[in-house]
Amino acid sequence: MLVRFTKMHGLGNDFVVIDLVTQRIKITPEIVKKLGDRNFGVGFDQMLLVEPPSDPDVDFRYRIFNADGSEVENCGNGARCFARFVRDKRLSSKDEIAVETANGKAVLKLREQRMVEVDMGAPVLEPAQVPFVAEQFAATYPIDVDNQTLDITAVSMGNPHGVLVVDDVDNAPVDKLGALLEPHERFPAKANIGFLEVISRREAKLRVFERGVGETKACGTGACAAMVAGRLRGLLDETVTLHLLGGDLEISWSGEAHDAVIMTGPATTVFEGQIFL
Ligand SMILES: N[C@@H](CCC[C@H](N)C(=O)O)C(=O)O
Repeated sequence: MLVRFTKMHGLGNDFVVIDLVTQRIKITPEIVKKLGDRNFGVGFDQMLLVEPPSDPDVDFRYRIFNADGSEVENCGNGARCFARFVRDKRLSSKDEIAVETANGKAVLKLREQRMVEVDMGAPVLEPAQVPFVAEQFAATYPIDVDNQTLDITAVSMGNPHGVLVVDDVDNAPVDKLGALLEPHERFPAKANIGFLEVISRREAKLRVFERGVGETKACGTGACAAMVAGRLRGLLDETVTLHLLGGDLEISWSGEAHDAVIMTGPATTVFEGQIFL
């Protein structure tokens, strides 16, 4: 069967987006892995599926798979591309698009100059819900890795994140520590690992080793998790520009546990394709 797809990216975090509203096909983890291969397939960090909603109060169901075939709860850069995709394909004419994810509902707002704002929901800090192995909540937890003890913040933005604060992110051992911490026993569902360098109270740099992918050019949920970690540690103000390898995101969070983290950034279409499945 010939399947239409769109290649998109959010700051270089790249996606294959498939419209399952007008195309009737079943996407399995094996298909995701095959298409995700950068040598033998199309190549992407995540595949995003646009599906009809099961809940009448939302516009679409938004499903996400990592390139290794695992289905995940949330993807921030993908959410912005999802909004752009459904508008460009005329699947919706709304400026505010409500979606359901494996993690709950989210509203995606199309802004001027092709920017998209996403209410990413409130961070989850209770260790058991991240999930992270710890007796009780703390802003940072000591964690043993690579013969050293580091301070990590554990936070869920729908998906699990660990955030380390480093002095020099350009030279941080992202691949080595990321590969050791992603499957660490204290993260029972594995985790995305962020490396945050604070430049000032309103500006920081971030690299993320993503669960199921490896280091990516940008991670939207990782940026929100890093903001939460920076605020919990008293290092950042309420609105911050985060410089990721692929470009900048603006992230806001009041610091109140029940308030949502707001992410604003671009969404870019690269090309349209068709492939036999
Ligand atoms: N790139 C994403 C996150 C995708 C999912 C992540 N790798 C996970 O396994 O949780 C983003 O922009 O948030």
